[in-house]
Amino acid sequence: MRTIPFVKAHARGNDFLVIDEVHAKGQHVALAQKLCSRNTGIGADGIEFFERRDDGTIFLRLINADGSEAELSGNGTRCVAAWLAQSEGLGHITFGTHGGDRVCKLIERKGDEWWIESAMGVPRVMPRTIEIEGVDGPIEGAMINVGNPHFVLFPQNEDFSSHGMTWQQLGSKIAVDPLFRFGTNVEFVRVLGPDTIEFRIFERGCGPTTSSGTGTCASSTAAISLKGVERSLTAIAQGGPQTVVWPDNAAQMMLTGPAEIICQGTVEF
Ligand SMILES: N[C@@H](CCC[C@H](N)C(=O)O)C(=O)O
Repeated sequence: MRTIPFVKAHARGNDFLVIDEVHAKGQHVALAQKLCSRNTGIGADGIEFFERRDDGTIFLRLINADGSEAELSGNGTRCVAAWLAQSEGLGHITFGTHGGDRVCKLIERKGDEWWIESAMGVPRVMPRTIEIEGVDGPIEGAMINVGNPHFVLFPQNEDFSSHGMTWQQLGSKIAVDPLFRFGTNVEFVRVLGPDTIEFRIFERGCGPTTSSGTGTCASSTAAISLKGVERSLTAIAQGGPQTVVWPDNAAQMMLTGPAEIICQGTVEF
């Protein structure tokens, strides 16, 4: 048994444990499966392992709750930025991730919330109609890459159901279909107005969640590219809104939202 320090943070309810890489000792998967469990662990959607590099940057490895590794998380990155703002007074941080560099800038503190703008890279869009085993009929949408993979669809129904299934049921099928070699995150998007979308998220590696940074970017990319939504928009998930600005297709997408530190402590592992 050893004692591992952790921080728990969330961004619109999408919650993460933050642990220094020096404590992982190669046990990233086991740590994520144990500590992220809602009933038998601390509970989280994933763990951000951070490693301080000699050049002053910080490298983040994200392990989802089920132990699978993701290229990056938008909200997870912001949670680490919030922690470093709170604990070390840092206001501008470049993070390396397996999905590319992400730069976070502190905008302001409002009570317990740290408001942060993140440069999320240049999204790539591929409109696609897909067929999924066990789903009746083709599904129109888009494969979006924002450092990690997403499939975005536009359900007609107000409750986000589609193809005779709840969004949770349909998401669970799309996320693991062999069509997506490395699995995919799935977002269900409804356009509420010229600059507002609402969406639901079924995440690779943790299932339904209340918010997602990359999911916000993927949903916004699809809404801008395929539905003519404005390039400066509000994207509302169950956990609350975040704002997105995408000046043009070749530019980085800028994501702004809050993150809050919930607690810190140690855990025996
Ligand atoms: N919620 C995150 C995304 C986390 C990674 C995702 N589960 C994956 O496997 O790609 C976000 O805020 O971006």
